[in-house]
Amino acid sequence: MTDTPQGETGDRKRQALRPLARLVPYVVRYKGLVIGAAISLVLAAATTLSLPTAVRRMIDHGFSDADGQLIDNYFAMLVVLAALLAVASGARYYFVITLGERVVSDLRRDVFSHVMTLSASFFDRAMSGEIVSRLTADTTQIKSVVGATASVALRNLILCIGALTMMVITSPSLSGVVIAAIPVIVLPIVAFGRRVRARSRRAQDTLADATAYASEAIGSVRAFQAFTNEALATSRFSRAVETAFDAARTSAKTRALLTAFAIFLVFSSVVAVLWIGAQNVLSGTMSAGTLGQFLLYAVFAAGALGALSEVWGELQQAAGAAERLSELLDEDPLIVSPAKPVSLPRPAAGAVAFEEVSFAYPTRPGESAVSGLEFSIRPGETVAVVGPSGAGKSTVFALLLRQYDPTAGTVRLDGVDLREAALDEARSRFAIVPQDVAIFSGTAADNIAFARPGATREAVVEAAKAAQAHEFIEALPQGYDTEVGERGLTLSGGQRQRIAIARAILRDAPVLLLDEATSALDAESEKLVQKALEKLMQGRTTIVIAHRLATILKADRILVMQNGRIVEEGTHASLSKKKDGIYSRLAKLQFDDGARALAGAAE
Ligand SMILES: Nc1ncnc2c1ncn2[C@@H]1O[C@H](COP(=O)(O)OP(=O)(O)OP(=O)(O)O)[C@@H](O)[C@H]1O
Repeated sequence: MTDTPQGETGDRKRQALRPLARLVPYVVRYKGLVIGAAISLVLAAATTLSLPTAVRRMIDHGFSDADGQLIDNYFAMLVVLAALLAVASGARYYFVITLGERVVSDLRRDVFSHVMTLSASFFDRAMSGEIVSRLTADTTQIKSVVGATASVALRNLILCIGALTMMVITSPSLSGVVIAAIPVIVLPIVAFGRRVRARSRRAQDTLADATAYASEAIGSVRAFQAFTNEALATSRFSRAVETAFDAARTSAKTRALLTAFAIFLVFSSVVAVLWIGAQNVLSGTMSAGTLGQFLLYAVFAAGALGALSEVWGELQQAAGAAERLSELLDEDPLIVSPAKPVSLPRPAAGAVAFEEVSFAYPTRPGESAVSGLEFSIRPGETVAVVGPSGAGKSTVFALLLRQYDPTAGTVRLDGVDLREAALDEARSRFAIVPQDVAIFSGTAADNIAFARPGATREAVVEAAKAAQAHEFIEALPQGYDTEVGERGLTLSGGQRQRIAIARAILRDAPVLLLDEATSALDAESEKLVQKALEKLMQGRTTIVIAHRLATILKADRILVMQNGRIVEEGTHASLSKKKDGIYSRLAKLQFDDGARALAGAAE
C-alpha cells in the first residue's frame, strides 16, 4: 500500500483535509438527515446569538426603568429562547449521530465488499489483521467525525462568524482589535493541526500492526502453545501495543499543546478587549449594556474558536483514517472479468489446456514459479501431477482458478482463454478439494452448502452421503445443525476432507482440482476418503496433486514437475521403466508404499 503523496508546500493546507472529501458522496446520499442537521444547527446558533441582545436591553433599560413588566417580558422571552435552543440542540444531536452511524455502516460495507473482490496478489502482500483494523478502528474514527465532530465544527463556525458579525455591529472599533488578533490565533492552529494529522496516522498504523499480530497469534494459538512460545508472543504483542501507545501519546501531546496554545491566545485577546472596553465605558463613549453585549459575543467567538481548534485536531485524525481507507478502496483488483466476456461452451466439456504458460508471483517478479508449461487434458481424463515440494504444482491450480494471470502463454478451458471468459462463469466450472480445508463458523450443513449457497437440505445430505460424511455428521450432537466452530476445530482431518469432498459434489463442476492431503489418515478414514473421491471423480476431468501411489496408479496420465517445468509425462508403468528418471526416484522416496510397488511394477 502506498502512502498518499504529499503535495507542494503551497498546496499543503488544501490537502490537509482532502482525504475527507471521499466521505462527501456518502453524506450527501442522505439528504433528509443532512437538511435536518443543517436546519437545527442554524436554529441553535441563531438562538444562542440572540441571547446577548436581550441581555444588553435588560442592563441598559430594564434595571434603570425599574419597569417590572418589561423585566417579566424579557425573562419570558429568554425562556422561549431556551426552549428553542433545547429543541434545536436535541434535533441536531439526533440527525448528526444518525448520519454518522449511517455513513460509517455504508463505508464499512463498501470497504469490505471491495476487499472481497481483490486479487490473490493483494493478499500475498497485505496482512489480514491490518485490513480488519482499517475496517473497524479507522471507520470508528470517521464515525466520530461525521457524527459529532463535524457538527461541533459547523456549530462553532456558525457561532464564530455570527458572533464576529454581531461584534462588528455592536462596536466596530472594539471589533477591529479582535479581528486583528484572529490571524495570530488561527494560523498557528492550522500549522499544529497538520502535525497532529501526521502523528495520528502513525498511531493508527502502529495500532493496525499490533492488531495484525494479535489476530495472527490468536489464529494459531495452538502452535504457539505447542512450542511454548506464549511468553514470546505476549512480549512481542506488548511491544507492538507500547509502540502504538507511544505514537498515540505523541499525537495527544501535540493536540494538548495545540489546545493550550489556542486557549491562551483566545482568552488573552478577550482580556485585552475587556480592558479597552472598560476604558470606553469610563470615558462615556460606550454604554455598560453595549460592553456587556459585546463581551458576551466575544466570549462566544472565543469559545467557538477554542472548540474549533480542538475539532481541527480531530478532523485531522479522521483525515488520516480516511486516507487509510481510501488506500484500500483505491486498490484495484488485478483479476477482473473482461468488458465483453466470451461465453464458455454449453454443456461444459471440461477440457483444460496450458499453452506455453509461464508465471512469476507478483511478490517475486524475477523468479518463475512455472515456465513454458505445455499440456492438455481431455474431458473426463484423470491426470496426476507429481513432483518435489516447490515444483509448481499448486501454482497450476492457482492459474486454473484464475487467482493469477500467466505472465506469458494462455490457459484454456474448453478452448476459451480464461482471461476472455467471465470470471464467475470460469470459476464455477471448477471444484477444488484443497489439502488444508477451511471450515467456517456455522453448522455442518452450512459448511457443505458453502459450495452452492441456497442448496436445499436434501441436496446437502445427498452430497454428504456421497462423500461418506453423512454418518459422522449424524453422530454429532445436533447432526447437521451442529456448530462446527470458527475453524472447524471440532472436526478431524479426515472429517474435514470429507466435508470438502461433499462441497465439491454439491458444486457439481466439470473440472475437479484435487490436492491430496499429505497428512496420513488412519486406514479407516483413508478408505472412506478414497471411496468418496472415486464417486466424485466419476464423469469429471480431474487434476490431482498426488501424494499416494494408489491415486497415481488410477490416473490415466502422470505429469512430473520439477522447478516449474514438466520434465516427464506418461503412465506409472511407462515412467517406472526409466530407472534414472525423476519419477522413479520420486516414487521410491515419496510415495508411501512406493519402493515396494515400483519393484512389483518393474517385474
Ligand atoms: N503466493 C505466493 N507468492 C510468492 N511465491 C509463491 C507463492 N506461492 C508459491 N510460491 C512459490 O512458487 C514456487 C512454486 O510453488 P507451488 O506452491 O506451486 O509448489 P508445489 O509444487 O505446490 O509445492 P508443495 O508440494 O510443497 O505444495 C515455490 O518456489 C513457492 O515458494
